Amino acid sequence: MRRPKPKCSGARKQRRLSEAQEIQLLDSWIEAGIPDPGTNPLAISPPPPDAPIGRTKDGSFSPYAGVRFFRQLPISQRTKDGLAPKYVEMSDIQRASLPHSLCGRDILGAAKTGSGKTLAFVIPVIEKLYRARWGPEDGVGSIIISPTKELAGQLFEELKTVGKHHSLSAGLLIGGRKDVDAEKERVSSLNILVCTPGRLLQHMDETANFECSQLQILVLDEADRILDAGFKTELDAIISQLPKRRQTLLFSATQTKSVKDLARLSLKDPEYISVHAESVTATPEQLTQLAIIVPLDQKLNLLWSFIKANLKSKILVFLSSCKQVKYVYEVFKKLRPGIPLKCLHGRMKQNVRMATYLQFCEETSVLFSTDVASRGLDFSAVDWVVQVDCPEDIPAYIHRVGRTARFRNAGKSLLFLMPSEKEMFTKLRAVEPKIPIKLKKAKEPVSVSALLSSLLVKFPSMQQLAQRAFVTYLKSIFLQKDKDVFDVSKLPIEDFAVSLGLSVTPKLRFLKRKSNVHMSSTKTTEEVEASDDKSKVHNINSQATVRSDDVEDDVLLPKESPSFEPEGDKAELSTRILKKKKLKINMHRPLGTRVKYDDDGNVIPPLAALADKETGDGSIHLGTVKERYEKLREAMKVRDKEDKLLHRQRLRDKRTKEKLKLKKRKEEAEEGDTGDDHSDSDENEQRNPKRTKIYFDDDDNDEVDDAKAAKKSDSVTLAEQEALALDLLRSMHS
Ligand SMILES: Nc1ncnc2c1ncn2[C@@H]1O[C@H](COP(=O)(O)OP(=O)(O)OP(=O)(O)O)[C@@H](O)[C@H]1O
Repeated sequence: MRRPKPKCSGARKQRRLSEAQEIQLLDSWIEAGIPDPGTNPLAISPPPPDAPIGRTKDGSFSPYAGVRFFRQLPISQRTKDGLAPKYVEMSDIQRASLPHSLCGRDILGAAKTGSGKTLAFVIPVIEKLYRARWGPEDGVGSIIISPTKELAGQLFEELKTVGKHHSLSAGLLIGGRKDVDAEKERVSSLNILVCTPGRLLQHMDETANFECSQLQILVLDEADRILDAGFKTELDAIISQLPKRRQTLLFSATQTKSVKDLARLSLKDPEYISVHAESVTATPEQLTQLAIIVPLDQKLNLLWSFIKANLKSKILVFLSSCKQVKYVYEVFKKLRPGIPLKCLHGRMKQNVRMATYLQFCEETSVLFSTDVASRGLDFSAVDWVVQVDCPEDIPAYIHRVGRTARFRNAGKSLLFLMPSEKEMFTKLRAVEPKIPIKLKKAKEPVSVSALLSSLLVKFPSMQQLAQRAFVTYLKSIFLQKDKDVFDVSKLPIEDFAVSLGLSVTPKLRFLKRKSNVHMSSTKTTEEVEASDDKSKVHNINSQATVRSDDVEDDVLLPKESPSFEPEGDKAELSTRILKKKKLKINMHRPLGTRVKYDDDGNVIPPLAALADKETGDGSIHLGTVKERYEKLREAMKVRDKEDKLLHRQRLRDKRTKEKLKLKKRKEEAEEGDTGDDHSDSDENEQRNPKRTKIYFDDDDNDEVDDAKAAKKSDSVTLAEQEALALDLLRSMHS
């Protein structure tokens, strides 16, 4: 008698397939199902909820027409198991991009904040390596780069969730972690790296045997951010060490389309998938956006009143520098508003930062943060995003408000604008697609200035915090690029100091030195990153940029520029150091005469030595002092000139050496490029004496160095030596 076959679901059937069978099936399914390049699968939609896969409404064949759920995708059962039960139905960006990315195309994906871009790249990363049967011996198969440590951590968690049934290995490489040595030992055997650019480059520079020549898929999350000037040097150095033949996925809510940027990444016919391009608004529809005009000296009062009025809400507050974050957090904590307060900025230790991020995800509280939290972070259920300091541009605004109203949830945002920043409101209203922001009138806030000033008296350490907050805020305005919006001269500076509780307005030296300021656009764009990794790269790039994510306020200033020395103690300290340095220079550069001793062993001053040489008896003929001084001066000039020439020659030699090195490397790399697949790893190895400083080779920088060196020897040596000689003359007179 025939036994009836047990009924089983499609999923179970698939589970019975061996890995090899499943991969074969997926490959053929993907191959058969590749839509025409350029076809946006959403264009065929919306499919009816029960549409069978492969049939559109009109009955014609289109493999993705009916796909709405993850389970309908040609992805492994292990990934489906990782997605369920949390993720069932795809979001727009997932539905639009996955068919393309799964079949290996390069993607430029743009979709509103909180719309699910993370899964849109995590799934193809896992699937690509799974289908290639990637194992520990294959090394790094995928790199996911994020601009900040917290975001990298978050992506890593998502990767772990979705990939938990796979046997791939993954690692989180971010700066600030102490176990670098342990990391170095493991990193080469990891299959997927989630990292910040600095730490990845640190491994490329320092870790023996670390190489990425087999890389299959590269992802840049917050791609426009990573491609901007702030990360340029790191990214270029990283890209130069990756194989050109790879899949590249770029995702962001504010995507770049710059041909130059894309050329840097060698994208091949990328699909530009912008699912919300047709949308009426650039921000989530469920987001209510308000702006309020508030004078600078009323900002803290208004913020305090706002917090007191919303004690049951989870509030994320953006300030422009970490010193402001510190100050506002510290004083408000002392004033006890009745809701837990937290702060997040790039100067905090990595473990504290991570803990704060996690706590804020869990707890109804107020988080004061710099832009380190503005991109990508998925704090759950934030009720309000309050921007106390105006964002530097529209993308920054979009990312900040995007921390609320995520994935179909509602949220509210409030932007404080000073009267001088009204232009920002006009700009926000003018963009296409629109930002539906409304202007609201502020109620009379409760004043906390008096309380703050008594706090500063009681806690003198706060005084310093307040001063620093004051100075860095004004500097940040001063250094902003958009002068239509940011104008430090229009601000009520004295009132601002009072509002922070300061009894004396700190000096603003940078305003006086305005004329000396060279404000390159890269320096003012954003702050930094990822103090990320205190890797060499940052020193090398001291010229380069001011980035935002992690090192904000210090970054507001070009650190190498003496015209931006901080106020107060630090300024004094640095002046002292400068003086010392000058003296040192002089000590190493004597006056161009041999040191002579008299019979008692005392040093004979140079002029006296000169006189001795001329008269033979050590006596000085006052009538000839001027003449001798002139001679000495001439001698010094000649010596100075020689020094300069020598220094320049040294620089030139150094540059030539660097150039030769680079040329050799390029030639080797080109030779490698023409080789077959098998030579890939060799190619990379050669290309990678890598790890040496390709980024040193910057003619412009060298010129700057030359000029600086020349200037230094002019201004320091000659002038000081003249002064010293005069002093000597005078002392001899007397
Ligand atoms: N298909 C889905 N079903 C249910 N929830 C989802 C889905 N996709 C994503 N989510 C959830 O939506 C939230 C936002 O997702 P994600 O962080 O990927 O957004 P994003 O587009 O990357 O945002 P941002 O632009 O701010 O980086 C997350 O909590 C995520 O778990």
